[in-house]
Amino acid sequence: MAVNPDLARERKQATFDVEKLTEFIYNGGNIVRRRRYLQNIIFNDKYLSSFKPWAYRTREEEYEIGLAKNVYLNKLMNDLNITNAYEQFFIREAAVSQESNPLGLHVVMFIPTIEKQGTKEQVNKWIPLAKSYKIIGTYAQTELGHGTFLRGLETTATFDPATDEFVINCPTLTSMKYWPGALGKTCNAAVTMAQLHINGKNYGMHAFMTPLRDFETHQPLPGIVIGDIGPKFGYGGNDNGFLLFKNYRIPRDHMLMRYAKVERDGTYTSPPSAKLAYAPMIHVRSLIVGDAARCLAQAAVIATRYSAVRRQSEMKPGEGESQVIDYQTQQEKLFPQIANSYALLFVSRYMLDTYLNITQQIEQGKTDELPQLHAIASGMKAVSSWLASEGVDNLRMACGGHGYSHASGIPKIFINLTPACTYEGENTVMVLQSARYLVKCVSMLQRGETLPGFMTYLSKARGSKSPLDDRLQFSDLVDAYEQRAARMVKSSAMRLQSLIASGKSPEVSWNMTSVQLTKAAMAHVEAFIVKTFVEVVSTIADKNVRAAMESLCRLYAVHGMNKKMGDFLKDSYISGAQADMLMNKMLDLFQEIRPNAVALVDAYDYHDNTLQSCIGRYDGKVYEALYEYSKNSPLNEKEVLDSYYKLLRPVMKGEYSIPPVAKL
Ligand SMILES: Cc1cc2nc3c(=O)[nH]c(=O)nc-3n(C[C@H](O)[C@H](O)[C@H](O)COP(=O)(O)OP(=O)(O)OC[C@H]3O[C@@H](n4cnc5c(N)ncnc54)[C@H](O)[C@@H]3O)c2cc1C
Repeated sequence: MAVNPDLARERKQATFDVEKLTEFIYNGGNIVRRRRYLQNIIFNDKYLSSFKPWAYRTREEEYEIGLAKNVYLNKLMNDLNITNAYEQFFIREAAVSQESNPLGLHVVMFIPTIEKQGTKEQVNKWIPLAKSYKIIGTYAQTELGHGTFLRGLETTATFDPATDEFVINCPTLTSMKYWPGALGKTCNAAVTMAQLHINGKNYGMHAFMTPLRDFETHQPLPGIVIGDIGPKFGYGGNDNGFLLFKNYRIPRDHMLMRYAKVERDGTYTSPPSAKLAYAPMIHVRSLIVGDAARCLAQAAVIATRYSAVRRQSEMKPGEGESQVIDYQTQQEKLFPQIANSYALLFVSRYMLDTYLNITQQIEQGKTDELPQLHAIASGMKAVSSWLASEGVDNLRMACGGHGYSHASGIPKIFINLTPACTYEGENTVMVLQSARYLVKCVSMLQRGETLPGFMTYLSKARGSKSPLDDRLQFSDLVDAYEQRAARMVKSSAMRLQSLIASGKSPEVSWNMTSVQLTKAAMAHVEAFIVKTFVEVVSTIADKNVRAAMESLCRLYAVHGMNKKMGDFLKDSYISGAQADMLMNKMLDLFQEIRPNAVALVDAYDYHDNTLQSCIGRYDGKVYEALYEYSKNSPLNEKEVLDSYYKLLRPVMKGEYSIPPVAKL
């Protein structure tokens, strides 16, 4: 393949073997080869490549094509007997990159919720139907009036002992379910969250399996009002929906009763531990972190390759135009984002592994580890989606004008990624959830109790000055982050405690500390990321790959410190002189990383068909691709459009009159 000479030179100057890093990213050469094999099947598939490009689809087409592709993929994976979750992910990554999937929530939320919260009988009854797509479900929790505040949700499920049924009802406009994915037109069922009422007593939120549409005709069932909520910022392929229950009846055995139970006579048994609800959340949140990493990585590939190809202005007059990647300010836009993408990737992998390890313990009723992990998962979900959203948009702007075009592929990544700041727990609320646990840990410390796992950093004895010097030792970087987090966590807990001591209620005191608490919780998460990044990099066997990743890991830590230097300076643990050193070292790291920039993003091994970017192509033929993209704009199908005759020409001729509305 003929490659743009700048990109070819970039690849030659890398100090490590890209393939070895790719193998590390994907957990081994066998998986890399299998991923390529599977993705090639997709790239060569005639049906999947027959659709018009995403940017030219109407909302209705986006939905229908999303459905067509995903129905096809399900059959293909079935035919090829691809059951492994990673392999299924590789297929989707290739086939529907950054396109929303109307059948996604069915797999990610509906099936797992029934599997985890249903009794054996319920699982045996519904899961085979769900897996064969006879039942297609969603997860209906959020309402028009409430999302975050679960106790504020108004949909009720009232037990009727006379008929042994629950009556599901939305008593107000605001209690209408609103936002659930695939609810609008795709689903015929939902796991619905509703307030359980028995004999006039409210037992709180519980999950109910609610059929919504006739399994044959797909018509809404009596008592169900349902539809699509309309166009959104993105997610056109997903029919997020609204749903009203009007005295809708389901049999008692449709409540998911693995933990909480309602007997025939209305006797209620509460679940053994509220902590059990954490496990599925941890799983979904670690997937969100992985998704944030993937989106940021894809945008970084595009912007870095483009910055190596793009030449603009002369750094030294007469020496020809420079690659924009050589401007230090451009490096500041690109390299920290490459570092962030790797940091998030490694943390998501760690979280998923930890979740899988503790799943067995949970099954045996051991839930000690859950609060700590839940706190980190909530905070990580927020920090990762914020970091990646901000990063992707910065990378878009780093591509100048072309970044704004859908031809770059970056806007599509952004609109697909950024809802992750809101769904599955609004980010600020998530960070505050994490803070609640941290405050508890401070109280434990005050009572002289031992803190679990990673939390021990809160009680670690340190000198008054950081030993960090220009060698940027990893242990010193981790220590600086931990000290900053410990100080911020403790000082926000102190403020909270002193407000309570002054006579304010805990709730008011909490609100009066919440800005500080969010910053403390984010500092906690950032310390966790640095620590995990360092640990993962130390496991890389190949010394050249490890050296390149060590530079990136240092940049992650140093850039983060420079960005929030005030936090680190506040207690003088880091001195002014160390702060100056860190700025200089960050600029040195840019130079160290510069020869490897393209190789570091190439290692992600994203195929051009996945990136769908004219400017992030592997061969660097950016301008040819942009011209081709523009020629194919539907507006160019005719040389002179009808609108010219209807609107422009009359103006030009001084004959303009307002055209009839219906004809516009
Ligand atoms: C693309 C997309 C897909 C979705 N899919 C689903 C789905 O499949 N199923 C489903 O049930 N829902 C779904 N949702 C809804 C989503 O889960 C909620 O929007 C989300 O939980 C946030 O809740 P909210 O909209 O009520 O925001 P609000 O809670 O109303 O947030 C508004 C503001 O108030 C602040 N705020 C709220 N409470 C507090 C507090 N206690 N302390 C401090 N600040 C606070 C928030 O930080 C935010 O700034 C989806 C949403 C989107 C955008």
